[in-house]
Amino acid sequence: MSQALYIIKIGGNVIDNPAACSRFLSDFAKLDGHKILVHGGGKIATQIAADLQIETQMVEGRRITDKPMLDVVTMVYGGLVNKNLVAQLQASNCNAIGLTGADGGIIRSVKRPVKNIDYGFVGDIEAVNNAQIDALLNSGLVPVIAPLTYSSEGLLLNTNADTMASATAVAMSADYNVNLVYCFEKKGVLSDPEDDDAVISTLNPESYANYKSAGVINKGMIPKLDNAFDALHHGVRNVIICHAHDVLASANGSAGTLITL
Ligand SMILES: Nc1ncnc2c1ncn2[C@@H]1O[C@H](COP(=O)(O)OP(=O)(O)O)[C@@H](O)[C@H]1O
Ligand SMILES: CC(=O)N[C@@H](CCC(=O)OP(=O)(O)O)C(=O)O
Repeated sequence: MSQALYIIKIGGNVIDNPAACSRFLSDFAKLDGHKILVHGGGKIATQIAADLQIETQMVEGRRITDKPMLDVVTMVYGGLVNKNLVAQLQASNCNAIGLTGADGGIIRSVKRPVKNIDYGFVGDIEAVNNAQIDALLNSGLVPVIAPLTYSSEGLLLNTNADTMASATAVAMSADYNVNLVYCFEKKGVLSDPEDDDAVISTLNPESYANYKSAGVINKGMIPKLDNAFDALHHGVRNVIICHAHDVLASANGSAGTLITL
């Protein structure tokens, strides 16, 4: 029986809220066993880009990333956000190591080909170096992964954090029983967007399709759920979507929305 591994993804709305973020990090630090944190930070990147008079354009949840925006996201995700998370985890006795996908060659991607839309410096993941990540885990480190990847041409590419988490979970499933947990600012996937307590306890592809066509599940939740189902189809043991405050409860299955096939 393989060992358990928790891959937790934390979104930009939580990172942008210092109290919520520090509560999440102290809970994450308490999670037993092997674990990886994948973080976003889209909201902070948008704010800092605006401060620099750089306009943000999103298409289907993906940021159009020209060169000035690539510089912003590199500084924000790879520097500001990643290193602050690592410092706070270290203070909670969690031996975190901050990495982009380029560090240790852990996540390689290809620059998204231009079809109808030119996304610019955005990466589609090609390979996750699970042996390298495994070596980090086995040396007692907790990888904290920023949403940037590298290409074989030496480009640094902006990459959606939900997809980074799902691709990492799939690759690590070769050696571990992987639990993938998407943490955000709501208690789970909601059946009524106006009611924060209307948490759907279990979501399968059929109920997902129904909620989506009724317009109840929309915006950023669609790519998140597509990544969640993709992970389950490729060997990930468990996928949960829950509030960042419930990360410990989600580990024993008592919070959030369980995604099933
Ligand atoms: N049915 C739903 N239940 C919960 N959230 C939903 C739902 N439909 C759409 N959303 C939206 O999806 C968002 C989460 O996606 P996203 O913004 O990409 O999160 P993150 O930044 O955490 O990755 C929520 O903030 C919410 O506005
Ligand atoms: C290509 C692309 O869209 N990358 C994302 C990476 C950050 C992210 O995913 O952040 P959240 O999890 O906070 O949304 C972006 O720049 O917004």
